[in-house]
Amino acid sequence: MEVKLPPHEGPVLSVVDMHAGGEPLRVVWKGFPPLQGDTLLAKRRHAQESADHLRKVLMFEPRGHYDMYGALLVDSELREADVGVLFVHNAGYSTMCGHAVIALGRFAVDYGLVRAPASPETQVNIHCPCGLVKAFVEYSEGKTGAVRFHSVPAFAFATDVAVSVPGYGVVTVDISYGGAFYALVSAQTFGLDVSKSRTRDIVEAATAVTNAVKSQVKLHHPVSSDLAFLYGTILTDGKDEFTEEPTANVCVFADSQVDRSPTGSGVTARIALQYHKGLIQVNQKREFQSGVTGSIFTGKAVQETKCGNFPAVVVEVAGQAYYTGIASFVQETGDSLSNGFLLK
Ligand SMILES: O=C(O)[C@H]1NCC[C@@H]1O
Repeated sequence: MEVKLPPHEGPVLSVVDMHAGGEPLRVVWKGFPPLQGDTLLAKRRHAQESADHLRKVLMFEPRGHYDMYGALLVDSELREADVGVLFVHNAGYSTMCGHAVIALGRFAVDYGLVRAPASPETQVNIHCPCGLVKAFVEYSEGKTGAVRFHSVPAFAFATDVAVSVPGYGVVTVDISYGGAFYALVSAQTFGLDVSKSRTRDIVEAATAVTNAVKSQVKLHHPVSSDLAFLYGTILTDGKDEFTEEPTANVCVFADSQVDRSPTGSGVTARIALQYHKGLIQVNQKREFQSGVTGSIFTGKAVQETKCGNFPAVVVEVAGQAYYTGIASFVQETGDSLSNGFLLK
């Protein structure tokens, strides 16, 4: 039997599906209408204003689900970029996504977005909304493997910030930037364990913290106001002091969305915070474990730098992504659920 496109109206959205550390990534490589804007951040604004229905078609049920994640490949204005990307999730458009960079590094080499791949590693420059991220993709005998990346300058924004969290009282959090802003707090504060507690309890506490920080703390970023928002809250096991043992966390981002991976941008933010507190040194590699799947990314600070007036670090994160399939998504006339819906 020959598989042909079913009856449909409008664009055919072609995707390659992957995952890194259990977190899905739907790479949208064809069919998305061109986005206008001279810069990637302008294209991100255009997507928010004019193409948001297609984000929902791709992320929501019946084609996706509440915790789906995607990457829209777009042109970059940076000469050194091999690929530009916008990240999409259940509530909108993120500024950084480490698990996606780990997957996109492989994708870019496997699908010919970089010329002449080199062994043992091929560098892929990925322009993310937060800036240029350099991925280094293992490549040997025509096969891609693990990926490490150097993210944009990461910094501790504020430590020991007291916020009033309805249902939980006054909670002290740290706020750190790893391409996106996160509030970080030990799960113990809520009587929870990131590896053993029910996910819904972790989501409830983390979401309450996110809402409290959003309403009580003003964030700013030296490069662009487009980057100055709280993306989520990471509950940790509290093991911030360097040891050879992994430290576990769960990241709850966007609209109560749960990252299955250890969160690449969260690892970046955690290391920047640990470095700021003198708990980890440059080149001390640490393992970070997802509390929900047990998957591991590694991270280390590789260089001191600055972001505006903030003392910052360049962080290297490493992990492995895998392919899970390909698909062409369409919308059929008469389908009242075709634009997407979500179940919590
Ligand atoms: O790995 C990361 O950085 C991302 N995973 C989903 C939420 C974050 O964007």
